[in-house]
Amino acid sequence: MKIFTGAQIRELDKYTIEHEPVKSIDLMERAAKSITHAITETWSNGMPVIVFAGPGNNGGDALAVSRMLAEQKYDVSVYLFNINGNLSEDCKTNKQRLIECRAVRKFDEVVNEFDPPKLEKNMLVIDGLFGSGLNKPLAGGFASLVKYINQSAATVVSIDVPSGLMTEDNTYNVRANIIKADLTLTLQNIKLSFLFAENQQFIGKLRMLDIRLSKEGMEQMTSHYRILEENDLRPRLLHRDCFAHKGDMGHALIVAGSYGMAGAAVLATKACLRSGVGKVTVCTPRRNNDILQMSVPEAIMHVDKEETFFSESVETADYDALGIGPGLGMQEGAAIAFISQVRRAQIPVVVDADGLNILASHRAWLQQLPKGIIMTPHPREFERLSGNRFNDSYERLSNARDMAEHLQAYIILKGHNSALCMPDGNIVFNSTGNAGMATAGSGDVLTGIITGLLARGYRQADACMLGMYLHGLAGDLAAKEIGMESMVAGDIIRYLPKAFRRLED
Ligand SMILES: NC(=O)C1=CN([C@@H]2O[C@H](COP(=O)(O)OP(=O)(O)OC[C@H]3O[C@@H](n4cnc5c(N)ncnc54)[C@H](O)[C@@H]3O)[C@@H](O)[C@H]2O)[C@@H](O)CC1
Ligand SMILES: [K+]
Repeated sequence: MKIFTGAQIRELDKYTIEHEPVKSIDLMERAAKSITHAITETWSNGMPVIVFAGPGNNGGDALAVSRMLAEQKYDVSVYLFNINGNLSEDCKTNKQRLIECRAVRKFDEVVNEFDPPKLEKNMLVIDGLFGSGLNKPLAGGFASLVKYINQSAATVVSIDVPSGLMTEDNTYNVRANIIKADLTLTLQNIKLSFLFAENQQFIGKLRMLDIRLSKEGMEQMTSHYRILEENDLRPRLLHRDCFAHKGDMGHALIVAGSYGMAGAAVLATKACLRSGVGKVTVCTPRRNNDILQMSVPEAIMHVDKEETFFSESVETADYDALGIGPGLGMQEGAAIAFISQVRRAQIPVVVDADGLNILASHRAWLQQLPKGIIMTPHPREFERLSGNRFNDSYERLSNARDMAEHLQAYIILKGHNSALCMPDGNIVFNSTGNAGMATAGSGDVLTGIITGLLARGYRQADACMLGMYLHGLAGDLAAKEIGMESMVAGDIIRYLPKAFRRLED
């Protein structure tokens, strides 16, 4: 599914109006009907409704919803904010329709003075102040109103966007002046800012309402942002022919572990083996040999000459992909072996964990990375890697997109909705995964999966998309059966086969 910016949504709106064709006011009526339906489905008409409508089309939606609710015998009071005497055309029409229907208990057009109504626990507030047309942070009277609503115990439903929240960039927004909704009913498509963890407090529960904007228009419009869906991945799956031999299924090399960190190597290797690859060799310091041999008997060992850290890069001619970094440690010897390994690899490479930390402390090496390299940092690892501190997820994501373009790399920013930044500037968000996966070793598992997929023959972009999707899906399947609270990284590996099956079926 594509994600459109506020400006693109306005264009799509126009395209739909011209091509369907449908009058703009009728499109608003359509949107209002589905918003009303979502509300009446959830709350009965015993609940008093207070509507706050702004001067644009978000306010127009709110006025139309007020009329529809009042006609269904809801007790509705409406406040329309027309401070500048400048309502949008459709907002004006809906104001007139609302007055004519005479069904609302109270209609107050606020031009100057505003005496806010009492908001109580059993009330439903409909926030139709601003939507995708917001062009600066809320201030003055609107900011006070937002704070007043947020402090109340009433249930809040936002139309399209919680008022005050920008659809993309909120880096310099004033967070105290954004509505904290219990439910956001967003029109047609999810907005970029809804994908960021720090904005979840504003959105509450999210529902997307299909208002039938032109499908053709959406297909034609290019977008740099996309959310991964199962249907995007199914056609990309490689199938196994019945004469397959382990030698045809790829050979992955995992370079991981230092003394005390054998577990990271175990997890990455096990996950790699579970990702369809024919063979996995793990290169680890001598002291980890017995642990690896016993915990992952399917893997081939390549034991480093050092007891406690990785010290010597491996010839990669016999391998199809390299995953390097989990539990590698940060000794200077390991750092030098790491960069030598990455530089001499003539195969696709995934770098994670200490591999990223090594790069962060030798930032000049970033320029020596091979094109097409895959890096999988979590937010703090990315901060260290980029040498920046970020105010929010949008700033971090923009920086990761720039770095991916500059280095011609694939960067997976891990987290709630992991984001894959590609060398062409496009970004794909993952749609699977859950909070139970925020546990030690979960990243090592992802590294193993992507390395396995690369060795199996997937191109970088496909391996990244499929890898993050399967990783999240395995976590979701695990959470369904064993819950999130006590989930560990090994559980993600245990559910990988079911995740593969789910995609293949
Ligand atoms: N394509 C769609 O998705 C559809 C969208 N509709 C609605 O239309 C909305 C967008 O409407 P608009 O483009 O009119 O935009 P909004 O209604 O979000 O706001 C625009 C108005 O707010 C003012 N404004 C912007 N920032 C402000 C600020 N910081 N302080 C004070 N005033 C500010 C503008 O000057 C303008 O008057 C959507 O959010 C949605 O609710 C629906 O009506 C139907 C179809
Ligand atoms: K709103």
